[in-house]
Amino acid sequence: LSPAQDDQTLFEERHLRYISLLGKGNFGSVELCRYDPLGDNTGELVAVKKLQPNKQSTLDDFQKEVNTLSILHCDYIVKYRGVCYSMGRLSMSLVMEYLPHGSLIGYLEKYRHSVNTRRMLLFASQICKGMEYLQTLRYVHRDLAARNILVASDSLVKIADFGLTKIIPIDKEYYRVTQPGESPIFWYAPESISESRFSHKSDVWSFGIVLHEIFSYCDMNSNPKRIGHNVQGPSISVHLTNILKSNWRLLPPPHCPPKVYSLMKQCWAYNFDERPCFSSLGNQIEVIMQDERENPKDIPCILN
Ligand SMILES: CCS(=O)(=O)N1CC(CC#N)(n2cc(-c3nc(Nc4ccc(C(=O)OC(C)(C)C)cc4)nc4[nH]ccc34)cn2)C1
Repeated sequence: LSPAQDDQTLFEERHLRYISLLGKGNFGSVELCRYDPLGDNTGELVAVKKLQPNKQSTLDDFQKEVNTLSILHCDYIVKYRGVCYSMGRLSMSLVMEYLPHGSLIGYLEKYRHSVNTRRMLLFASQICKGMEYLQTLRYVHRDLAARNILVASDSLVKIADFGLTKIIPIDKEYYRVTQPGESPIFWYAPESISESRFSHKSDVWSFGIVLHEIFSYCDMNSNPKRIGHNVQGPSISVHLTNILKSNWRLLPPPHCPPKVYSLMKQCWAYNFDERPCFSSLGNQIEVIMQDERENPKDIPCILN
């Protein structure tokens, strides 16, 4: 094989066989494809993110997303495989490893009876480690949510979708977004809602929401997290920041261990400098996991 084919970061469109749609968003979609240069179905399955053909800005943003993912090397972040140019380099697709179990939302809904507290804490600690790694590179994810966590196996989850990820400038502690698009305000820290200010500490706030999603098995009825379609209407965001300021917070999910709820509350400190960092969160999760190992509190659910 020629060196280019060896490290396989360039995928030829003619060998990329479409199988099914895996996910869809405002600007892009992710398809399951088989990269089958030999044409005998022995090729590997890959996840291919394509842009909806529209305004130029998304192409620039997409190029940044590809560049971001291509330099991230962490067990808890979805792997970059390469790019596929088509229409004579006019359009480009992002090729990533295919994770068979899909998003954490679907997984927790589907396997709620076999995912216990220890497994949830393992997933939380992996997300924490992935975020710690991102922070060492000065990246803020800005869209940390269970819908953007993918399940690689029954004991491994990975952070995905770096479409909103930004690098914090070297001389600052935060990133200010100029044109907030459609924002998932229920995952946003107060300062992100009211000042479009994003930092590692606003990612910590979102991590607290993800913890809540995990321990509610992503069951939307327990504390509805979606208002409309995450549209950031001025009234909704003003209302949300006001109730957050008066200390309203999501209630503990049913059967959520008190120590885990206390972690969530730490992540939801109104003042960002009072929130823990990801390494402290990781340590606290390890301690709770150890405690769960020594005296498990789960009542083994009777499989009906
Ligand atoms: C932002 C708009 S977006 O459109 O760009 N987009 C949505 C996004 C959200 C995030 N993250 N997304 C990523 C993937 C994805 N899925 C997978 N595997 C699977 C495997 C199975 C299933 C599935 O449904 O199985 C059932 C059980 C039959 C229902 C779904 C996905 N492997 C991947 N590797 C890299 C990405 C990626 C899907 N959606 C990113």
